[in-house]
Amino acid sequence: MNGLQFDPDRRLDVVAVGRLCIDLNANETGRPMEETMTFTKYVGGSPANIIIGAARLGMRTGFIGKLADDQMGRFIRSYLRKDGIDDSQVCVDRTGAVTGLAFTEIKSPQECSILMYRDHVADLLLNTEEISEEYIASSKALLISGTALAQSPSREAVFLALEFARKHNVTVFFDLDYRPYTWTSAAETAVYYNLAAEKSHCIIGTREEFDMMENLYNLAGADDQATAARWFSHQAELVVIKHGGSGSIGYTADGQSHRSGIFPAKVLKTFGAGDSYASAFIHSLMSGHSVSEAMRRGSASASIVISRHSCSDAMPTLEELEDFLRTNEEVTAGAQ
Ligand SMILES: Nc1ncnc2c1ncn2[C@@H]1O[C@H](COP(=O)(O)OP(=O)(O)O)[C@@H](O)[C@H]1O
Ligand SMILES: O=C(O)C[C@@H](O)[C@H](O)C(=O)COP(=O)(O)O
Repeated sequence: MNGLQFDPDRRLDVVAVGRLCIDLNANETGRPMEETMTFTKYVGGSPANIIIGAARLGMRTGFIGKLADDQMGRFIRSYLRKDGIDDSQVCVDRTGAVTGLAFTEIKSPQECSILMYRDHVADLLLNTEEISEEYIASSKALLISGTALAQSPSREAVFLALEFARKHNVTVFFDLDYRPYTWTSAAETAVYYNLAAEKSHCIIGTREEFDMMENLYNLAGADDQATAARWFSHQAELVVIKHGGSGSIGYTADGQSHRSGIFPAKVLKTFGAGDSYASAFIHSLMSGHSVSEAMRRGSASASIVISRHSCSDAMPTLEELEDFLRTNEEVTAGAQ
């Protein structure tokens, strides 16, 4: 049992709140950014990638966010529409803010990094007046990601969305998505991450992300079980701790633990692993699979995406995912 409840009478399966950005992924791999001359443009931003993945798997999806009033913003909106994602709550900034950009460097399959341009970005200008209670109440689940907590007014907008979710029994997934460069102080980061985690039913993050949340309280270095246990006295029913190529481990409030290995991949780049994992994981849980099976499907989706060039565009359809699961074997990895 995973303890998560999904009201079957809702119009939408999952709605994400947060950033809609652009990824510019290096075309020439195996070299540093200084020597990279061309990049391919994709929709990016962790919650955008997750919702695109969820839509590809057949979920009824929507997005709450703010786009820049520019060519990039219009490209993002048309991409969401193409994938059948409801964009009625995606508003447009009129103050001259810009679209966030993430340039990626692919030096080797193991050495990937991201150079982000995030000054005066539209996504962080989402405000409380742009959060519709009715819209949140129309969804089974709400997905939040930590980066939207980095600044006001987006921070308050997310907390209002969390409050509406609580009021209307909407299940909250929190993908930690910690990007250090969007934050200014370690204490501020940890405080807001912890406050949002207290209001979430399912928390998904890497070991390093949980360490960041625990540092302030002198708890960092805890084992995974202790990390998960902290959240079960709040709203959480399920905590997933990811360990990259060593797999992941999930804990449920009933005291069970669930381990997932990985599907060996011909890795092109490592980013996108977490987002693809989250989309297939959420889809599987909502489809009635067990936590272990949802983690297995998350790992399979991650394996597909890290072998492709993009994050968003690479997200598998349900047919592709099922086909991959039929023809590939999960291997045990080293997560505790
Ligand atoms: N090298 C790899 N080979 C196969 N699967 C991987 C690899 N790295 C990550 N994954 C899969 O992606 C999941 C998420 O990866 P991780 O790197 O922990 O997340 P994030 O991208 O959020 O940092 C892992 O739990 C695993 O299933
Ligand atoms: O989240 C961003 O703004 C950038 C993403 O689109 C990006 O490509 C990425 O880093 C994916 O994150 P991950 O799935 O956590 O590796």
